[in-house]
Amino acid sequence: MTDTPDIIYTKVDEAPELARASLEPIIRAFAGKAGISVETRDISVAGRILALFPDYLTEEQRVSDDLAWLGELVKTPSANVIKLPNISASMPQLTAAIKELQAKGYAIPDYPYEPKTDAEKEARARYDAVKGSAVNPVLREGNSDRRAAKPVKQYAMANPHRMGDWSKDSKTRVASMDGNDFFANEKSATITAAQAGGAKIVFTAEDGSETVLKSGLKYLEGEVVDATFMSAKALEAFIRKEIAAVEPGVLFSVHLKATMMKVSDPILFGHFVKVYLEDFIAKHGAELKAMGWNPNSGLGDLESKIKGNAAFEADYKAVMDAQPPMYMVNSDKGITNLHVPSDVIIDASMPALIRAGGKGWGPDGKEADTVCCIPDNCYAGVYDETIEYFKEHGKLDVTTCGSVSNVGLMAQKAEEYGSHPTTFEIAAKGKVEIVLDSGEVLHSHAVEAGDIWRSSTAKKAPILDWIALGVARYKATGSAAFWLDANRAHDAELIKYVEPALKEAGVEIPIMAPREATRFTLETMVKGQDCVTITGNVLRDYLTDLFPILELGTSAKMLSIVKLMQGGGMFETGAGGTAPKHVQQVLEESHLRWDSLGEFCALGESFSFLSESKGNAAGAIMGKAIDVATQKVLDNDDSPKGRVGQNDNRTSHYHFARYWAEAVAAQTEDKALAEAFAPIAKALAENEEKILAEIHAAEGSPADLGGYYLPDEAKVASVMRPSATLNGIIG
Ligand SMILES: NC(=O)C1=CN([C@@H]2O[C@H](COP(=O)(O)OP(=O)(O)OC[C@H]3O[C@@H](n4cnc5c(N)ncnc54)[C@H](OP(=O)(O)O)[C@@H]3O)[C@@H](O)[C@H]2O)C=CC1
Ligand SMILES: O=C(O)CCC(=O)C(=O)O
Ligand SMILES: [Mg+2]
Repeated sequence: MTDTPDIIYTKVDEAPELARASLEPIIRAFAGKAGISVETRDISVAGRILALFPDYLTEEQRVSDDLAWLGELVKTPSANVIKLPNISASMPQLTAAIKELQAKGYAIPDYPYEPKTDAEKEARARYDAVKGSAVNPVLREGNSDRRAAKPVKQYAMANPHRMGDWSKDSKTRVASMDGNDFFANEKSATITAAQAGGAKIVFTAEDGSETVLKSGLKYLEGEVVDATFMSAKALEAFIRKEIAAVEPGVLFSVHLKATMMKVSDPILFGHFVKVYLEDFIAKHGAELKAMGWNPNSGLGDLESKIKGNAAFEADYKAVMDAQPPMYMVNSDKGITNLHVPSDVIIDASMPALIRAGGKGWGPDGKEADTVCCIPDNCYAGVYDETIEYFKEHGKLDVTTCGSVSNVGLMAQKAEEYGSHPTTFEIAAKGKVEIVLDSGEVLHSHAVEAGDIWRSSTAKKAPILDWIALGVARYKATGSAAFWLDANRAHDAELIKYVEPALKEAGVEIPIMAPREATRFTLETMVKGQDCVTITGNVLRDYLTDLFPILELGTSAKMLSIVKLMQGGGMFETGAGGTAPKHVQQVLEESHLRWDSLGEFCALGESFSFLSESKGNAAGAIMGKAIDVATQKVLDNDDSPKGRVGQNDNRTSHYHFARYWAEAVAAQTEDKALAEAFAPIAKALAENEEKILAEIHAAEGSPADLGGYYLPDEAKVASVMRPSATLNGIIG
């Protein structure tokens, strides 16, 4: 990795990509003046697809495999990456991207749903490497430290967002299985020196015939290896029971993470679709299958397949009407909770519902109490306890509550979020075993057809790094807990690492099961005290949306630092996603309400890190100036708002650029740098009215981006950089 640029900025999709088109030219120009190089690497869905199919493309169409390059970079000390949220593509998103690329003249194959030939199998494997959460696990070679920067928290306390009221007799609740789920069936072991080495996963049918589900596994000494499964029969019985138990006026909903848990959760989602539509499928199952419909793809796909078939449509409507009303993703557009698996994103949906006072949106466009099915018990208790807490105490007072930050075990594909290659839908009754090269059976489970079996692991070095990071953040914050359940197999293995490490560090941090830790954290924060949640990978994801969405109104403003294990740094923006709704608004009226505060925070950290890691003095000055600018954007309320004519993403970038330039011009450590920025600061200030007028003039009518997954660069630039005056000053 010679000649690595000082800072890498990632090109992504949807709203953060539009924001990049406006912000990155400013960053590049300013950094250039300080002798700091900034380059872009493409991790968009389209970019990732094209990188994997060079043999289908012309010479001019070929692109480099930037994700692979970045995957190597993050394993080196010279990594300094600003990572914006990227799409974890569901099937509907992946197929839409393929279609768009084909229409634009890229001769890539269709997605082979049922690959038969070797070429189809090969193409399928390539596409599956793009599907779901395919970027984050590759780049996250470090553990996660997510918190709100001080000014961000202070702003939220002074400008409280809207919170729904909680009523003591709210019928909103979490429903989970009685057992036979991933939680109950989990087995876990820490690999000894004698056990370290190769392993395979073997399915043995009742007749004794063996199928190797996965070979070539390698376990290191100290690695925690889990195996578990969820019974399909028990899952369907649970869903049936919960649908029947929904009281009148209450909505039915399911909350999973089909993007991140890309193998298991679309299957779980499919079971919900199957049971909800049981009568319809019983009547038309064979024809639906012939139409190529699979419950895992959801009601959206079903509706498009039966469109125009009056008999089917009538039966479908009758069945839908007979079931309890569903919680909606978009009630205006008739998009239900069971339409598209990628819309079922628990870390976004549950906090939004809790922030609203336990209310979801129903098909009638009105808010209502909601039964929230979270089938597995590993983490459901967190949401259940939060809901119970607010029922008892009423809504959170965001003007006084403390700040909840997170240290998450994430490095090297830790835990469930690294389990895609070792998750299987079981074909028949039998047993699944992890067999070590020595012949020793590490874990064994009796399973039935349809059960979802999976194995997750966490390596020793990341575990120790995570504990150390947790201790450091605890010392800086004053209150913390390890969210580990001594009664869960995996957590019990981790506790064996945590207890001695805490003793050695001489600190006492409580270890609590997730439900208990939820209450502890809520009680600490309502007292106005800050608190660190030290968690595994899944709770890292869930809690860094839950608490920020309650405290700050959104997780977009989080500072998200990944201290890479090999010494580099990755600075993620926010804790949420790519806000597809924001793109819709741009297409309709050229107003982008995406808030780049996450990018500003990450940028400041990245420049400061440059000074620490490479002794780059200009980096330190630029980083400090960014912090000043970020504070000013908040103080002056320059952040984007929702409507045309108000501040938007582009006007916020103008203000940020101006404050940044002013802060560099005002500092006295580096005279030459101050002089270089003085005229820029002056020009930006003098032209404020003109620049803002040019940006606002471009609003109110539809925008043409020339595509969705592969937009036209020039068109995006003209939408996102409409001020000739600003562009001239930035140069
Ligand atoms: N780190 C990563 O790489 C992540 C990627 N994703 C991916 O993102 C996509 C969309 O996920 P989804 O669950 O809809 O979640 P999002 O976080 O994209 O959107 C949920 C809502 O949060 C608000 N929001 C999010 N970011 C911002 C921001 N910067 N400024 C203002 N508001 C913001 C918006 O609310 P409003 O509409 O009210 O303005 C938005 O509609 C998926 O493809 C998913 O895979 C998801 C999570 C993390
Ligand atoms: O990679 C993904 O799919 C989502 C990541 C995510 O939600 C997070 O890290 O908070
Ligand atoms: Mg998340």
